[in-house]
Amino acid sequence: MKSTTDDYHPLNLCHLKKSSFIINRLYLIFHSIAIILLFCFRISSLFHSKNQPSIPHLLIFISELTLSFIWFLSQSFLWRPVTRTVFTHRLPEDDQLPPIDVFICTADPRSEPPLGVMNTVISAMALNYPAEKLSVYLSDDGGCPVTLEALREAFKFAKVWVPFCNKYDVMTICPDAYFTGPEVDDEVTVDSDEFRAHKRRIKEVYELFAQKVTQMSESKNCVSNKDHSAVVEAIVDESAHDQTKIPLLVYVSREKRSSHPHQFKAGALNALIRVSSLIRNSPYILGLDCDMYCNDKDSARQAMCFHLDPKLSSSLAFVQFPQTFHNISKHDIYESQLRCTFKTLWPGMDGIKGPCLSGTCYYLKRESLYDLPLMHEDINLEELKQCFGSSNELLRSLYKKYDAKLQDYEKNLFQSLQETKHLVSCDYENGTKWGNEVGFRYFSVTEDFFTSFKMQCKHWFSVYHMPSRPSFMGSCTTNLNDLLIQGTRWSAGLMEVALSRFCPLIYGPSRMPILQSFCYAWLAFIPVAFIPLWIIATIPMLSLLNGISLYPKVTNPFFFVYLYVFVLSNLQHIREIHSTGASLQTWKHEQRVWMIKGITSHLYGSTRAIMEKLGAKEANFLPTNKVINEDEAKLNQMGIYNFQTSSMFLVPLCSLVTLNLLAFVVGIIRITTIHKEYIDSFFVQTFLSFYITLMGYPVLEGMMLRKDKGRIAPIEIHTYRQMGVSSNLGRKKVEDGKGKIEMAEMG
Ligand SMILES: O=c1ccn([C@@H]2O[C@H](COP(=O)(O)OP(=O)(O)O[C@H]3O[C@H](CO)[C@@H](O)[C@H](O)[C@H]3O)[C@@H](O)[C@H]2O)c(=O)[nH]1
Ligand SMILES: [Mn+2]
Repeated sequence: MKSTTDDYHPLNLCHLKKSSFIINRLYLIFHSIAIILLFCFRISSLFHSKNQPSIPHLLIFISELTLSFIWFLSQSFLWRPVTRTVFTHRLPEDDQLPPIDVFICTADPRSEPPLGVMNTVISAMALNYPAEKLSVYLSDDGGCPVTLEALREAFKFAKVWVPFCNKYDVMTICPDAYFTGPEVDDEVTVDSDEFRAHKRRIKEVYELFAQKVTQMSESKNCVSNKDHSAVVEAIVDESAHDQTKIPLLVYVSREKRSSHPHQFKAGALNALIRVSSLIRNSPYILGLDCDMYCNDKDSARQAMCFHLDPKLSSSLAFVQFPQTFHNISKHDIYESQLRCTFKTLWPGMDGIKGPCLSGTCYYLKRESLYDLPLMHEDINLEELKQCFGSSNELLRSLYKKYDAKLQDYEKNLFQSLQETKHLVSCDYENGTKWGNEVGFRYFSVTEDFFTSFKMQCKHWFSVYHMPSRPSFMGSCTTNLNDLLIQGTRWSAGLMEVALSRFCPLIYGPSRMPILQSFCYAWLAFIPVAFIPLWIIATIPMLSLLNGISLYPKVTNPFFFVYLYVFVLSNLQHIREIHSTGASLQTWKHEQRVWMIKGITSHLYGSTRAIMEKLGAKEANFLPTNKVINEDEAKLNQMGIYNFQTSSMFLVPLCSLVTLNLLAFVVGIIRITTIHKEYIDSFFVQTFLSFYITLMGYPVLEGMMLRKDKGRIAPIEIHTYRQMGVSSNLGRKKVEDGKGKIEMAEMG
C-alpha cells in the first residue's frame, strides 16, 4: 500500500459523538455551581448549629465531599466520547497478515465447566484468519487431566467444525451457540440441501463430543489440583492422514506448588507469553476468559485494521472489544451487562488515550508487554537475563522479528516444547522482572486494570471497537452471591492501586493526559463510595429519629439547590442511559446495584485491600461461577433477586433497609401529627429514607413477603457462619433439602 492511498482509503475512522459532547459540558458547568452552593450551605450550618450536635453535619459533609470528588473524576469520561469504524476489505492479502496467538485461561473445572471452555477454544480456532497464522493456547490453572482429555476431543471436533464454518461462511463460530441459538446463519447458504445434510452430520458429531466431555466432567477426577508439575502439550492428530489445516492447539498447565505464590490469572498469562514466544512468537495476542467465546469470525481482521494502520501502529498496545453476555435476562436486575463500562466509560476513554484493558476480548501487541527502558541497544546478556529469566531461547525470541511468510516452525515444535517446561516452572520468575516490569503485572488482583494503567503511563495507547454484532460473548453473574463476590474482588484490586504509590492521581498526571489519569483514578476510587453510601443510609435516619435536622428547610433557598442536584444528576443519568439505547428500568437497576455493591462489596473490598497493605491478609482470586443453575436462571428471568448468599452481605442490607423503613414511618407519622414546622425541617430526611426504602424494596420483600428458596430466611442468616479456616475465600456447601447450593464466604 502506498502512503498516498492510505490517506484516502484508511483502514479505520474515528468519529466524535458531538451531541453528547455539548450536553455533557453544559451539565458539568451547572452541576459544579450547584455543588459549590451545597458546600456553602454545609459549611455555614457547621458553624451556625449552636444548639445542635455538629457530628452528624460533619459526617454528611464528608459524604458530600466524597461523592463530589467521585462525580468530578467521572466527568472526564464524558469529555470527548468517540466511536470507530473499520474497513476490513482494505486489509492486505492473507499472506501479509501477522500471526496471532490466542490465550484462553481456565482455573477450576468445577466452576468453569469444561464443555464451555472447549466451546471457547473451538470458536477461537474457527476465526476467519489464515489457519497457519493462528495458534490457540489453553492455560489450565486447575491442572486437571480431564481438561487435557477434553481438549483432545475438542481438537478432533475442530477438524470437522472449522472446515464446515469456512465452507458455508458460518457467522456463529461457537458450536454450542450455533446449535442451540436461533438459526440465523442458515439464510446465507447457497446450496441449501447439501448444507442442511452437512449441518445435520456436524450436529450429530457435536452432540457426541458434548456428551463425552460432559461425562468426563462428571467424574471425580474433575477437580483442580494445586500441587502438580508442569504440562505443556501440543495437541496433534495421531491419525494425521487428512490435510485439513486448522490452527495449532497447545495445552499449558504451569507447575504449581502450594508453597509458591502463583499470582492467579496474571501468572497464568505470563506463563503463556513465555511458552508461546518459543513456539510461534506471534506479534499479536488475543486474550480470552474461558467463558468468552468468539461470536464473530471477523474480530481478528477488525483488530488488524487498527494494528496495521501506519498512523497508529507504532504505539498502539491493544484493541479492546466490549464484553457482552449471552445470558443477560430481560430485566437484568444485577446490572450484569456492565452497560455503563462498555457503553459510556470506554468510549469516553477512547477519546483520550484509549480504554482500560478489560481482561478479555482484546488484541494486544506482544511488544507492549516487554516495554522496558532497559531494552537499549548495548544491553548485555546478564542484564537481559535479570529481566526475562535464564532461557536463552526466550531471549532470542525478543529480537526475532516475525516473518509474515512464516518459517517452518513445526519442525522445531517438539524441541521447543521441551524447553517450555522450564519456562513454566515455579522458580522461573524468581529474581526476574516478570510481573513487575515485564508481562502482566502482579501488583493487583485486577491485573487488567493495573497492567493497562502502567502501559498507558508509558507511550502506549489503546483503542475501543464496538461493532454492532457482538464479537465475543461470555456468561455473566446471575445471582447476588456471585455478583457481590466478584464485586469484592474488583474493589479489593482497585483499592490496592488507589492506596499505593501508583495511585493514578499521583502517578498518572506526569505520565499521561490529566483527563486520562482522572479516568483511571475514578476507576481506582470506585470502592470509596462505600463511605458516603453508609453515611447517607444511616445518619439522616438516625438524626430524624432523634429530632436532629440536617438539611435545609423547604422554605430555605438552599433546599432548591439540593432538589436541583438530585433531579439534575438523575436526569443526566437517564439521558446517558437513553443515549446508549437502554430503558428507564436500567436506571432503577443501576442505582440499586450501585447501592447494594457500595454497602457490601466496596466496603469489604476496601477493608481487604487495607488488610493486605498491613500484611494481615493475602490477595486472592476466586473465579466467578459459570455453572448455570436452572432454578437460579428462572428467578433471574423473572426479575426476582436470589438472596442465597452469606450473612456478611445480607446483614448490612437488611439492617439498613429496616432502619430506613422505620425512619420513613416515623417521619410520616410526625409530619401528619405535628405542626408544619416539622415538615419544613425534616422533609429531606423523610424523603431520603423513602427513596432508600424504595430502592431496597426487593430486600424487604425478600425478608417479609417471599416464600421461595431465594428469599432471606431469618434462620439462615445465623447458620452461614464465618469459615475462619484460612485467609482465603473459601467455598462451602449448604444443604437445603432439594439440592446443594454453593456458597462462598470470606474467611
Ligand atoms: O488463578 C486464576 C484465577 C482465574 N483465572 C482465569 O481468569 C479468568 C477470569 O476469571 P473470572 O472468574 O471469570 O473473573 P471475572 O470477575 O468474571 O473477570 C473479570 O475481571 C478479572 C479481573 O478481576 C479479569 O481478569 C477478567 O478478564 C474479567 O473478565 C477466567 O478465565 C479464569 O479461569 C486463572 O486463569 N487463574
Ligand atoms: Mn468472567
